[in-house]
Amino acid sequence: MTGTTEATTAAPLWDAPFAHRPVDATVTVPGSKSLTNRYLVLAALADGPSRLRAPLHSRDSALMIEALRQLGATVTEVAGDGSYGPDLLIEPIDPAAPASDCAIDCGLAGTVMRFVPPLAALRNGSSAFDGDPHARNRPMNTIIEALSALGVGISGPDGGPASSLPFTVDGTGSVRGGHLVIDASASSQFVSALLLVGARFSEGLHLEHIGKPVPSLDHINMTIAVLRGVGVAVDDSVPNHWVVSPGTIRAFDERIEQDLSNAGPFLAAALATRGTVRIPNWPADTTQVGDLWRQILQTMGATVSLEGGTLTVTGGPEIKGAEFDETSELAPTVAALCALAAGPSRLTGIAHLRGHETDRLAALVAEINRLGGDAEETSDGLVIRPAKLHGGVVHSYADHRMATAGAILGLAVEGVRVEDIATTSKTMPEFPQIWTAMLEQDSGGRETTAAGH
Ligand SMILES: O=C(O)C1=C[C@@H](OP(=O)(O)O)[C@@H](O)[C@H](O)C1
Ligand SMILES: C=C(OP(=O)(O)O)C(=O)O
Repeated sequence: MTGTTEATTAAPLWDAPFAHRPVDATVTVPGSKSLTNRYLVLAALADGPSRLRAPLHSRDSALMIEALRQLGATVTEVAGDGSYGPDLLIEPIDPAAPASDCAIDCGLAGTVMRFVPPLAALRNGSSAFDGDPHARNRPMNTIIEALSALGVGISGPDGGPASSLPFTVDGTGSVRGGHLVIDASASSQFVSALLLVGARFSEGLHLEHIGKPVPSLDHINMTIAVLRGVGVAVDDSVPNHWVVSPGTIRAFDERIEQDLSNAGPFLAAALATRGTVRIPNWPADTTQVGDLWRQILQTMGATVSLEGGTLTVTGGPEIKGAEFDETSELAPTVAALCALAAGPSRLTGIAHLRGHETDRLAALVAEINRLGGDAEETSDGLVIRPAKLHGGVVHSYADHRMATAGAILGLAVEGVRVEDIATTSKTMPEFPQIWTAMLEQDSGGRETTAAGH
């Protein structure tokens, strides 16, 4: 991947609020992207209508909804009790519908570009996939090769072989399935994508991974838990093998947990300002990787408690440098805190972040160092040493987590301006409002939601 750290400032600059006093706030965030988009895919394949309560409403979920509509599902918004928008009713794709062709915009959503092509293979007709300019750089070869190996027609724009977006899937209405060997070392989403549809393959799926370790294993465990919850039998007893039995995907009525990864920047604000942030409705039992915040933030010097369903994080006198392996999608937020830490930090096991919304390792190094920081890329992560930071522009590279990392730095460093804060709409369109409202809360303040109150 080249050119990913080329910073352009065509987009507007957002003055990141500087915290003049410790934050003391209660915040709730919108629904989980990973859970919303998994349940949307499963609803499109289920044996009847399903309901998602308090789902995420963001660019990535909107792209998923539109993709499913293109493939023949019906998705309707109905009033719910979530703070961040309506519930969703989903009528599944009719497998007997006549063949038709469609075009699917993946935007920059990994869940759409990886999860939807196998679904398109199960329907009758051609589905043309493309996305944002950078989406064409994200690793897609494993899904393309997997579908080819399963006998599904898949081709590039000139009709020849494809290795990345754009490509066209020619579905015939059924996939036989069986034993399939892939290399999922570039993204766990390759595994999740195939497991999500495996029950609908006539012989089910025995997926085997070979190669370097699969990253973001928490996300695969989430996929398996979600599948089991809708009646799909998954055997994951042998490492790097997943066996999905053929069968029905049961229609469901599910409430989506808030996005614990997206809770990260708000919790980080407690450390960056030596204040306190409370998040109510923190799930007691969750498959979200964001539950790791409890350990990560404690290791970095915060006091963390989970009582009565409310997570409370209070920053210590200083942020401690630390070493973390495999922080997955939490890494940009962790890196921002490391840049504010009193000691050195090392993040390992995140080489695959080079294939995320941008090359995140290069982008984090460039932006931390642009503010006077001392960050360095390693073969599989980052080393970040203490340095006195100064104000400046943080470029966001169309990456929601680079933009929120800039906001965290801006709490502690005066004069930080974040390019294109609106890019947070990928998973949290309300980010600037919730962030500002968090900082305006007084001690014991009311909960901050989309409405800012
Ligand atoms: O399945 C999912 O919902 C996700 C899996 C992970 O992808 P990678 O395995 O590519 O890191 C994660 O980083 C991404 O934000 C969401
Ligand atoms: C890697 C991420 O997203 P995606 O689902 O597009 O891969 C992310 O949200 O950090």
